[in-house]
Amino acid sequence: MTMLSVDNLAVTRGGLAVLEGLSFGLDAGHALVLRGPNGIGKTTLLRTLAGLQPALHGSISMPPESMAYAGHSDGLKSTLTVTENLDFWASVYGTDSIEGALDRMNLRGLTERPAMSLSAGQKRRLGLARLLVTGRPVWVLDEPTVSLDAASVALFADAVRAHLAQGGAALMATHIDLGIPEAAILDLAPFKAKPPEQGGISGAFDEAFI
Ligand SMILES: Nc1ncnc2c1ncn2[C@@H]1O[C@H](COP(=O)(O)OP(=O)(O)OP(=O)(O)O)[C@@H](O)[C@H]1O
Repeated sequence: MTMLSVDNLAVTRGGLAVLEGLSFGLDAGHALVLRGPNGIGKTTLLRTLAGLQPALHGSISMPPESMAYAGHSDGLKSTLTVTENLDFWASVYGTDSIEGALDRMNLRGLTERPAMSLSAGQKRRLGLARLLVTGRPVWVLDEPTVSLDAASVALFADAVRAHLAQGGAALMATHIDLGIPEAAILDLAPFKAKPPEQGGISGAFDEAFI
């Protein structure tokens, strides 16, 4: 079953096209890793897919309320404890248990700690645990392993694999090897938008008088 379908998509940042002509699908049980150098437009694409900014053109289709997005900001409530943060998200998404997420992201020893007192990697683990309590099938993740040590990257990879085995899907931008060899790779370099033509503005200006 196709969970996410992108057709001839163009995305923009700061009013300029960044990527264009992008088409791909993501099926249940599959992971896709976005690759490309700094500034190519990975974050812009993921934000567009998450509905945080409009596409320039093209289409994005997925079942309603199927996506859980984790961007660069952790989205944590800093004064709430680890348990309270996850309980909050479980209530927002209408899921019933945070126990599996606490175990899977190795947060058992931290449950009563306010989020603001966690280390960067611990915060990241809590942010990823949030994905698990959303119950949403399509994970859209922007550099999910930033701040994670090798053991936590492995925990994350296990969580993604378990998610895929349950019929979920994951789209992830990353610069590192996640240790998920079954994930397909999408290199964004061929989709880099062409810079505007020299004189394009005056051309458009001329056209206005034709
Ligand atoms: N707020 C902004 N306003 C205008 N342009 C921006 C803004 N943020 C990013 N850009 C530009 O948009 C382009 C795409 O940036 P984006 O963050 O999507 O790239 P990325 O592939 O995620 O990069 P990285 O690997 O460094 O995270 C870059 O050229 C960047 O300079």
